[in-house]
Amino acid sequence: MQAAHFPSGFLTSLHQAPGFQQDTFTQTHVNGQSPTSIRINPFKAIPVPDVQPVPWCANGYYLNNRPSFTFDPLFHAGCYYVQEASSMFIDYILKHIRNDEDALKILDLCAAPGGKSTLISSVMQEDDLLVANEIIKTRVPILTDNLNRWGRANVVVTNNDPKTFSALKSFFDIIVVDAPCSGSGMFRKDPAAMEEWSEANVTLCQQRQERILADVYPALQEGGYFIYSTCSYSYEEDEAVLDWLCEEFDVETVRIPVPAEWGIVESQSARHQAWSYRFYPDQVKGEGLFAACLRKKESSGYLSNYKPKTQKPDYKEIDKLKSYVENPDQLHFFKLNEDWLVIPKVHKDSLNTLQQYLYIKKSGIRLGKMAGKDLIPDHELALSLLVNKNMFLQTELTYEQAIVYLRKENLNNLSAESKGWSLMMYVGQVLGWAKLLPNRMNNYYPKEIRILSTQSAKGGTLTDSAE
Ligand SMILES: C[S@@+](CC[C@H](N)C(=O)[O-])C[C@H]1O[C@@H](n2cnc3c(N)ncnc32)[C@H](O)[C@@H]1O
Repeated sequence: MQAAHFPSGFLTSLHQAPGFQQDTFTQTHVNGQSPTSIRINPFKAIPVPDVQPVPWCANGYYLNNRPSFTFDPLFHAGCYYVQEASSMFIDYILKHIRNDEDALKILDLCAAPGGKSTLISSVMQEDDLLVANEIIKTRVPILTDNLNRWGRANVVVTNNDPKTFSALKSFFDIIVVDAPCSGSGMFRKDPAAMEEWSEANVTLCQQRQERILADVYPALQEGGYFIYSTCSYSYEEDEAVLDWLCEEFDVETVRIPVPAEWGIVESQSARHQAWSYRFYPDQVKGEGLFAACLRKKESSGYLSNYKPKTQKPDYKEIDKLKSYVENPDQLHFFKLNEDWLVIPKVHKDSLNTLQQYLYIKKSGIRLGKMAGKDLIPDHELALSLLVNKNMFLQTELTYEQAIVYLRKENLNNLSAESKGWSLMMYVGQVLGWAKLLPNRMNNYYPKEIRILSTQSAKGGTLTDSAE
């Protein structure tokens, strides 16, 4: 690829971008390769690969090659997420601003497919709550699937326009806005993205970013933090948006100290000297990213204490359900149509509030339906961190059997000694459910997420390919 393949006006427009070095930047788009990186789920322990760590993220690693993730059962079990390394910087910001004593309500406003949400979910304490929102309905299932795989119960997924959040006055302590942008930071990884770029689109993106921030601003509480990021190098979508925020609202900049050897460019906006962090692919081992953190100084008022009437719970059913989960006394059990769900008790009131305003697509963990005395378990329960494995059969699969299971095909040669609901596992990690019957098994892996690729499985897991 030659420099001339950049969209017209692109390089010139970056001359005002802090830290931009045209020669090396162009060179890396001609010769450079995008590194492959993953982030491990700290709650689903798998051996840490013996590879280079991502310096700004505790669970991030660069792989030496790119394995076929589709054919790695550990990927489907939610043991890791494939994420571009620069994006993992949000981990570093969160650790800098977090005070371990306070329980936090965190909103990830532009969340699909779930890279930042699974990252936030990794650093959350038990009494924190994450609301992961995605405006585009068709992108919600991928977000929900990724968070189901990650397994934590203190997560709610919503499908709302940012302006809906303005009603939730001062509800959140941290709001992450990973804004839709003109996407130049992905040019090296995805050269086709260059075709979409134009100066006019940068302006449109900037207007949309400002609108999103203004819409959600009332939902941030006084003293709370905005984390704003884009994968655009354009000053208009980055530092200029920070200056606009400083002018329109009562916010202050937060400086995050970063070691010089990481290669991150620390920048300040022209008018209000707001601090921010720029990642250029010729200077860091990752793709383009812009990130900043701002603190809100004023209050937007408070939510009323209105509490909706809730249905009287069916205590008999709840007693039966308690045996299927770990630490049941810390959980609030509730029903949606026929399905039973749980969320940590500390979030019961928050969930009631969210339900008044938002269109909720996932709340906590869906356990399943009761059929007589027994539970028909949901896939969410299998992948969650709170499933009581001792209540179910457990079937350990070979690599080949795991792939057949993940394709939702039947494993005819399984010699099951007992019958009933079984957790289907690979190297001790849960993949989903099957019902074992005397002569066969019923595969309950959700068809929407089964492996569709017709290629033959290329054996190996993350740990093999990292070596
Ligand atoms: C950069 S992507 C988010 C990536 C995600 N945070 C992650 O780490 O996986 C931006 C998201 O914003 C959503 N989006 C598009 N237009 C939007 C709008 N007007 N308001 C809010 N979100 C929007 C897109 O659907 C997309 O999912």
